[in-house]
Formats: sequence, C-alpha cells, structure tokens
Amino acid sequence: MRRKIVAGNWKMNKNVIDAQQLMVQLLSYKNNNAANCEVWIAPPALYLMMAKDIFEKDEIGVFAQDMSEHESGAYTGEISADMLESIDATGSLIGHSERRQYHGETDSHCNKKVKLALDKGLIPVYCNGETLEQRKAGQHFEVVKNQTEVALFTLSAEEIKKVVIAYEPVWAIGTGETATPEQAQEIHAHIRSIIAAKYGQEVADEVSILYGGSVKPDNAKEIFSQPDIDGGLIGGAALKLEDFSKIIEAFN
Ligand SMILES: O=C(CO)COP(=O)(O)O
Repeated sequence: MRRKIVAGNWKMNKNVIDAQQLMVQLLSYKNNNAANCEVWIAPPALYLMMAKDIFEKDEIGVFAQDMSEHESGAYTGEISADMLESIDATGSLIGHSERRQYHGETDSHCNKKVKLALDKGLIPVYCNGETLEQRKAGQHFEVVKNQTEVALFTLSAEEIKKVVIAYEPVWAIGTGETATPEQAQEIHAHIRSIIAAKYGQEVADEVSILYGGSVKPDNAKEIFSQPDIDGGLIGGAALKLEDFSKIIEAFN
C-alpha cells in the first residue's frame, strides 16, 4: 500500500510567532481528528527544530524545503542531510520549481540530493513538472519523463520505493489555475508507467505521487479521488488551519 499524504509547503512565509501558532493549532487538530492520510509540513528551515519540539510524537512529519547536494563544508547558507538527520527531520523537499527557477537547480542536482537524503534515512519529496511554454508546445510528457529519469533512475528499486514524487506543473503554482483532475491523473499515470518500465509494476505501485499546484478545499476531493494521485503538496492553502484541515479531510 502506498502512503497517502497531505503536505504543506510554507515557502518563505510566517514569522516565528505565527509559525509557532499554526504548528500548535495543527497539533491540536491532529490530536482531535482522525485523518486518513499522513500530514507533513515543510516550514522555513529556521523553524524546523521548533516543529520537532512541538510534534514530539511525530504527529506531523517535518520536512526541510531544500537541502544541500554536498555533505558538509564551505557552502554558506546551506543545510545538509546530516543536519536534518541530527534533528530527526522526516525528510526534505527536493527540486521545487522555485528552487529551479530562482536558484538554478537542475535534475542532476536533484539526483545527488535525493541519494544523499536516502543515505541519511530521510524521505526525499522530489518535485517535478513542466512550464506553461512546455505544456503549450505539447512537451509535458517528455519533460516530466526526462526529469524523472535524470533525478531518480540511478536509484535501486528499494531506494525509489522510499521516494515521494510531487508533480507540480509550474503554470499551476500560486496562480489559482489548477490542472484538471484528468490532466493531473494523466501525468501521474505517465510517471508511474515510466517507473514501471524500469523497475517493474510492483515497485511503481509503491511510489506515492502527490499533486501540487493551487490545491484548495474546494478542489482537493476531486483531485485526490484519481487513482494515481496519492495526495497533495499544498502551498498557499497550507498557511491557514481552516483551509489545510479541509484539504486533509478531503481524504475522508
Ligand atoms: O508550490 C506548491 C507547493 O509546493 C503549490 O503552491 P500553491 O498551492 O500555492 O499553488
């Protein structure tokens, strides 16, 4: 059975007081409501240790938004897989489109990061997805195939089963424009078939593939009901308990 997940990517939002408040609200929500999925958050790195303190029984998975491709050393501003392991973080997002767009991250960087994360027992949430131009040019299947192969196909079958993939079409991120459930399902099935072609269907069936891009309380249920969509990576709607909890409940 592959895992079902609702993950919130907080991006660069909230000061420490607001971050703490939302974490405490989330904990109380989680303790008082049965969820049919795992709940994860990726707050800014500065708040990861606070998150680990608040979710001391691992009620909610705690993820970095990025981690270094290097093990340690003179890389100012970066955080390493080792550091994440040392605070018992659950994992890290890797290759988010905003990292690609603003920080020049490529799939070969992602490949190194995914491997490092796995070596440290962290869950990599590998993000991919096409731009608007690529979709308009009909290249989306090819782009996502290439991204997936470059970033993940040096992994063993045992390793790839531990990776969570988040398909996030760039044109749907923060735009209010969502892929239709059918458009998302089509790419999710495509990603699974690419994995199946290399690793076999059994392995492919174990890989959780999340959808991200303007998931909101009013569209989550339909998106999550697609057979190859195992949950969501939520941006804007993860910043308020009211919205995020409704998205979690879309699994019920
Ligand atoms: O980038 C995203 C999650 O990583 C999606 O962001 P939005 O939900 O704000 O579109």
